[in-house]
Amino acid sequence: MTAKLIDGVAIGKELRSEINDGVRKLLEKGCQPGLAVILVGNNPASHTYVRNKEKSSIEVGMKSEVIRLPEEVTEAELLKQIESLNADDTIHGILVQLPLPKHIDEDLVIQAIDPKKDVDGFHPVNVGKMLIGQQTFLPCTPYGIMELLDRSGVDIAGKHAVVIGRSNIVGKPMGQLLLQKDATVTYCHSKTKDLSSITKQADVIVAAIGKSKFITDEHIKEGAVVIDVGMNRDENGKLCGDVDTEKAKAVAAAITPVPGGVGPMTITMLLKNTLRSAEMAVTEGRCSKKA
Ligand SMILES: Nc1nc(=O)c2c([nH]1)NC[C@@H]1CN(c3ccc(C(=O)N[C@@H](CCC(=O)O)C(=O)O)cc3)C=[N+]21
Repeated sequence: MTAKLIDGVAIGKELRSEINDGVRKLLEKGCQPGLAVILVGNNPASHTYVRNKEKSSIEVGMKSEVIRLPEEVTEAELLKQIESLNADDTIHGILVQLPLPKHIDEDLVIQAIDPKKDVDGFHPVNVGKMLIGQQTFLPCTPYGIMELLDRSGVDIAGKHAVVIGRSNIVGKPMGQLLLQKDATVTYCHSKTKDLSSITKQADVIVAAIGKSKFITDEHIKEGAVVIDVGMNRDENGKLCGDVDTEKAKAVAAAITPVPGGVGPMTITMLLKNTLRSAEMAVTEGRCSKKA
């Protein structure tokens, strides 16, 4: 078998064109969706991601505001920035790029964001809503993966999905979203014993481990769907995932590449959440006329 590649660039593009339609409808009502991104410090990878977010939001017709703060910014100053964005009627989505410098309490910062503008879906109120299946902002990476599966015709109901990784932003919510679509979900993590004996039972594998090319053909059942959330550099400095794609291709039915798989969907779902936030603001009469 040679696996079909699930094209996150193409699916993301299709979705962003739908988002652009939504933005145009709001513009006719006098509201331009606005996304604010706060970037603290000089992490070069973060700068690249933030530039991509800025570019994509402008492409779909949104207002983009990037606030760059120095590494030494105090927690109090950062919280003040968030307060002012919470009160700003031209801003519908607020994202604070993680990780933050060590002297800043990430939990405190996330909790300072108005849940109605938390387009990352990281606020505890939104995490709780997600867990009980209420309408809310879903975290962008797992949300994007659900869209990828759906738009590639992968049916989840009754399937065994194995999620490797248990972070608050990817692994944990990923398992919940799969469960809501009636998958049988197993979580694996760094303390899991005999990983491959579990992953070999999976119809769908989501790898969010953070180790280059960790998952190989040895971990994969013939015909499984493999989703690679990894963003690593290999020994030559080249971007690579958590899955050894070349080896995995020989057994999997479908696989997401890195780059060009999950990453572009993450940004797309951020825009989708921002659009929805602006739509709710219009309904509630909270959107300022566009400048
Ligand atoms: N509050 C917050 N929200 C985030 O969503 C968030 C964050 N902090 N911190 C960092 C991670 C990482 N992240 C990525 C998004 C897109 C790509 C992406 O588009 N990747 C391209 C490749 C990009 C390249 O070439 O470097 C791809 O996979 O094709 C990657 C990584 C969002 N994050």
